Amino acid sequence: HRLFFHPLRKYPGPRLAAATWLYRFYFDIISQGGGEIVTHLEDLHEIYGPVVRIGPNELHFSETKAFMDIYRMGNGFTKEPWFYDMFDMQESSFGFVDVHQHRARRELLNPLFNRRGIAQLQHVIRDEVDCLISQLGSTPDVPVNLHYAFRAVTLEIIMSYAFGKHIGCLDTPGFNHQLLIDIEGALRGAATIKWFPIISTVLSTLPEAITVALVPSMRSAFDVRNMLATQIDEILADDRVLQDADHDVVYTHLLNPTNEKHIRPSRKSLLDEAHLLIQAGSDTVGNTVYTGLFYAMNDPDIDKALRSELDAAWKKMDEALPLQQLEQLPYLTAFIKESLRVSHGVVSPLPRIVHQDTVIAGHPVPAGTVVASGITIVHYDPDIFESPREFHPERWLSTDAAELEKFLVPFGRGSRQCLGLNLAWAELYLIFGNIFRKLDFKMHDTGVEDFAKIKDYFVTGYAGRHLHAFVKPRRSTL
Ligand code: HEM
Repeated sequence: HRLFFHPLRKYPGPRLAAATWLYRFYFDIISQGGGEIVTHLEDLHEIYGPVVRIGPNELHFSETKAFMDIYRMGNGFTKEPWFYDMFDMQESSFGFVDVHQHRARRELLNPLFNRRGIAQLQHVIRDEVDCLISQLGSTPDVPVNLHYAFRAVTLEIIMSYAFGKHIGCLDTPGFNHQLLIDIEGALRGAATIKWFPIISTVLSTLPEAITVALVPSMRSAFDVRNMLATQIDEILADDRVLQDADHDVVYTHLLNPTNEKHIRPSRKSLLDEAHLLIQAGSDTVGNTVYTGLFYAMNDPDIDKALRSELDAAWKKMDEALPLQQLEQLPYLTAFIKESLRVSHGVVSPLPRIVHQDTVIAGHPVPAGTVVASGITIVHYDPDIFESPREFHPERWLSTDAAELEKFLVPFGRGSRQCLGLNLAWAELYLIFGNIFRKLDFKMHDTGVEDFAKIKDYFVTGYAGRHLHAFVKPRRSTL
């Protein structure tokens, strides 16, 4: 039926992919250790053209125009539950499929994450960045694993910003906190849960001690879960604790709806939202910093341009430079945009269900089809970005740069665009600004080949070794 009678039968693609999901499974899990679908899709589009039938009921598109159509505000497409269920956060802003539930949750969360909210709480971000800088500069003779260093700071920022809590990753020598190691493993394993959701169902019914005995790497995840659950229970028992907190946290807004349309979230929904924010807010920003710094270390001109701009604007290194002033720096801003472009944010093509017959970039698509296109498609489009695989902050300073802006889509597009983009931008300004103003890096035992191949772990992964560097405080202040 799938090959000869299905409404997608005329679309090109491997016969096996049209017949069975096992084709997709192979590239998700088996081929080269998994995470290969994004690379494989590039090959498939070379062979079959701009639309490929990648599963019995799914089309993938390789044109930027298609990306813009699929993730357009108001087109009525919804998230595909099978894919999103792997995160097991169905009752969060990210997990809701229902349009009304999703909108209500976004409205509740917006005040904490809009530009005004971020500007007011920038000191919370800065405190964590200060810890990062002093930790990074404290062991000049030992190479630092920067993968963990930047995950540590972004995790602590979201913990502190959204929950008023800390995990302790920035205090762990070498940033080797067990949670960071386990998160990395869990990301690689997330696709397994997508294909075998029964694993997650079974584990969730077992007592914690048995689950940890079976899967020891879940210990740290349980610790965080328990910490979040305890905080939620304390607040639900008596929400006056929120008034005693140093600053607004996510529950200040979730539990005090100002609009009568908004219902108070259940305990399960609060826990889902908390988990989601931690995951969405840490690896993504961490990876952007990691990638940007790698390219700066590889190109002395970029490094010099960043440092001279910062040195001129930031005379006294021991006084903080406010976010608003960092935002005015053109080269730093161009560098952040290029870091976001080249690191992509999320690499998995994000699947949406089409509910009525439609046309995507000129291709008719029947109702019920799952459609997707990757952020990598846009960011690597040579018709938009010249030499797209190369890192050139200058492209964002050219006369036609304004035209490029709408094709910078690391945060996605449309109604499901990232909730945390203002927070992410603020973190990127503060982290990059501080590290280039205050620290010197010398790469150690890492090369271009380590960053050459992208892996699809939903967020971007690299197939090579972690970036290591010797880091020391900068001697020259001007
Ligand atoms: C460079 C940093 C970041 C990048 C590149 C990024 C990227 C994205 C992308 C592409 C999506 C859409 C996912 C989808 O449709 O499945 C998304 C959604 C989301 N992100 Fe981010 N993100 C970043 C940082 C953050 C931060 C710091 C937070 C913390 C608040 C956050 C919270 C969220 C949430 C809650 C959603 C779900 C939005 C919804 O469905 O309405 N993100 N992000």
